[in-house]
Amino acid sequence: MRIVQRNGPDARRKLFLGSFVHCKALDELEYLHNAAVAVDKEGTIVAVERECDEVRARETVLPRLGWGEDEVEVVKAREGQFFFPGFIDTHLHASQYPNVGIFGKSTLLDWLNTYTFPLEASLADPARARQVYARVIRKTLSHGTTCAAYYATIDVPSTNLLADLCLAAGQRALVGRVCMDQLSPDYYRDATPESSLAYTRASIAHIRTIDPSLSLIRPIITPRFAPSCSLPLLRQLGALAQETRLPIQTHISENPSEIALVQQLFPPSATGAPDNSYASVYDAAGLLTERTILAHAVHLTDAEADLVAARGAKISHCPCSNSALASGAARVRWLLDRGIVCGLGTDMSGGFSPSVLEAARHAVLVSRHVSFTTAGGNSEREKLSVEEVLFLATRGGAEVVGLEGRVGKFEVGMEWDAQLVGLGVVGEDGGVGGEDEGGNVDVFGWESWPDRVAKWVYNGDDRNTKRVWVRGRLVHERR
Ligand SMILES: O=c1[nH]c(=O)c2nc[nH]c2[nH]1
Ligand SMILES: [Zn+2]
Repeated sequence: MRIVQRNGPDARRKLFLGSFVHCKALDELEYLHNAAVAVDKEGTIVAVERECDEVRARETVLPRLGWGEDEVEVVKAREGQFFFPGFIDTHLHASQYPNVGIFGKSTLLDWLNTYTFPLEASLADPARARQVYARVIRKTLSHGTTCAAYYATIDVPSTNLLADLCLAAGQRALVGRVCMDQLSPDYYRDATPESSLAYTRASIAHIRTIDPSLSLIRPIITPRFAPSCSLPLLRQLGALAQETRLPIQTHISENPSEIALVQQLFPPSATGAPDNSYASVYDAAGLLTERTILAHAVHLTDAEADLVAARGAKISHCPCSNSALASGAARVRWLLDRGIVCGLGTDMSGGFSPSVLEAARHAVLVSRHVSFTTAGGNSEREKLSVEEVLFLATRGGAEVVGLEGRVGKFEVGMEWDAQLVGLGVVGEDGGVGGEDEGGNVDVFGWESWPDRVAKWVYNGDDRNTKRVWVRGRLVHERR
């Protein structure tokens, strides 16, 4: 695996040829075969042509675009390969990456104290932060994650470094300095709400310096979760979000003990909210907005879900994390039915895998568990399909991070954030050769395209992610 460092403009126009698969609607994939997609120097899709091989593309598409033959780099998907939109990881902790898979039998609150806070605090060491952040970016890119909503730590220099490294690697990212000024260890918390705010502003200012248009990297206001933030801090962060119009990310309703803590810490007499529900606490602080990403939402009440829907806040479903930390099974269909926009999050290292594909398959499985407990058992309606979880991983995620209309599907005007997926094509002798070797997904040639995609979702991994582009730039190539 190698990372291709691409920070400056990519001088080449590109013509992608072969099979393209993307989500047309929540439960519908569209398959374009023998198609051509032209991408300009800015990384924007300028043509999508069906039934168009290279000869035809050169004869018709290039002249129409006014592109000379030599100015174009041609990228072809081979047999068994297809282009798919890049994955959007709507919730992960870059700083927790070294702990993936390490959680023992803990649940949220003891997991934070035992495993998480010590690791996050240790990233104040710049060398360690560089090592961890460089790795997590490479790793997620190698799994096809073209955009990630990252939590860093409370430390400003290393949070800024994470933003620098994302920019250098060409990964789209929302980067948040974590705010927490109470109920956290002395060695790892903000001294006061004011200092938390000042440090957050410093990190926002840094990101505005390195990417003034915020087109690749965006700051995101990050109250860790209600229990670790005082009411003044929550309110000041709400005011900051209103002032800057920046996105917000936090956790909500992940674990029963956490919810009880919120109810105890934030009575309506203090918050001014109509009740002490988790969602009302955020709402009273001005943190429930159209630009808010709420991770988990496992145990929301009907009234809370209605409030989330009314405010237009979005939800990051993190099934691997919810299973690993025994938090519960989020009712995704129930959220979608209320019109709440949902995406997928790996939530490393509550989640044990850097792969959004892994999160997608666990989203299917968790939804089947939800179906056992709904409507007397085995409710068909609760089950999410392969098509639906791929929608959450791409277009749903795009909406969660505020990039709908820019990424997530292959249409003229969208940006080319994409991955080339390759499955193992089994030869007559039972062998799988060349570039396809090493993968876990074998295709025999008689499978329908929906079946091929299902095989990828259930058995695929980074060995199937052959190349990855963000805004038209190659950012990962598997060797
Ligand atoms: O999954 C989670 N990961 C975290 O780091 C965290 N902090 C508060 N609540 C959390 N939930
Ligand atoms: Zn989390």
